[in-house]
Amino acid sequence: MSKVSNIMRLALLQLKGSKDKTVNVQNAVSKIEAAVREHQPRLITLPECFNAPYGTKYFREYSETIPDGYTSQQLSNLAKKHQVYIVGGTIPELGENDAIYNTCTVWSPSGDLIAKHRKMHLFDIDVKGGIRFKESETLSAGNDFTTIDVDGHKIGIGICYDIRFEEMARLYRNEGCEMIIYPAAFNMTTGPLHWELLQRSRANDNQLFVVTTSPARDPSAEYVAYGHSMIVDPWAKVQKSASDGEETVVADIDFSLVEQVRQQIPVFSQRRLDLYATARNGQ
Ligand SMILES: O=C(O)CCC(=O)C(=O)O
Repeated sequence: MSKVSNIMRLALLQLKGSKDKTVNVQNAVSKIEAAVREHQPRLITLPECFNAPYGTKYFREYSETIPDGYTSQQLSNLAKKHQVYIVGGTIPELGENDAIYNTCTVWSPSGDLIAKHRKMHLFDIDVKGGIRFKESETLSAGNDFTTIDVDGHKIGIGICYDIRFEEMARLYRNEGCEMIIYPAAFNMTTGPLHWELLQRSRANDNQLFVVTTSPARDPSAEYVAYGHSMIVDPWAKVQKSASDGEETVVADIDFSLVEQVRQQIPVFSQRRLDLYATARNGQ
């Protein structure tokens, strides 16, 4: 598709979560309605696991099939009603053979499901004195890369822990992406250390926009999300970020920055692939 415009308005909805799925989804619905009314965005993003508490013991209970489940239907209706793209954060998905995935759905302005990304790298870590989490206790990993086209701009989709794997972001850049969107829920151990660093690293390495959307921080929750949903531009500069509470971040993306950076610092054409691809680069 040819580029309709180089400017695209985004609204990132950093939402409060709870143990009540209907309340969570209806909160997303009302925040989407408000963002449309007040800001007319072209694309709206939601947080990771926005309709459920984030925890391995909850994923199965809250899981839904896609696209006929309750949450999917709400997002589809809203996208169509307001003629917007919705990158629907993630929800626990009930997939084939009873497997559960952490899945991002993307809805077009006609209400169609145009992409479904299942988290590829499961969040299994054990930081002594910090946080232990093992998504693989209940989730299966997705095996597919996901890109969408919005008004001629190619956008890659990843989910939270996926951001740590620079190979994935590189692959999206090589496929022509100008932005990567990661619904995400970092925590109070890795968030302060790595949240901004990883986003600026992926943006800098690949000279594209990086967009994250986190749940709001709730200190009384079992899993305390870091917040600070963010847009980083292709110069690796933080264009806009949220604090830690419930908040809507609105920004106009100028995609011409992508070409500007790539021309002025042309690292991709300067890479010495002839040298890297040697036995010394083996794992
Ligand atoms: O990578 C991290 O530190 C956090 C990842 C995470 O919270 C997730 O994948 O849900």
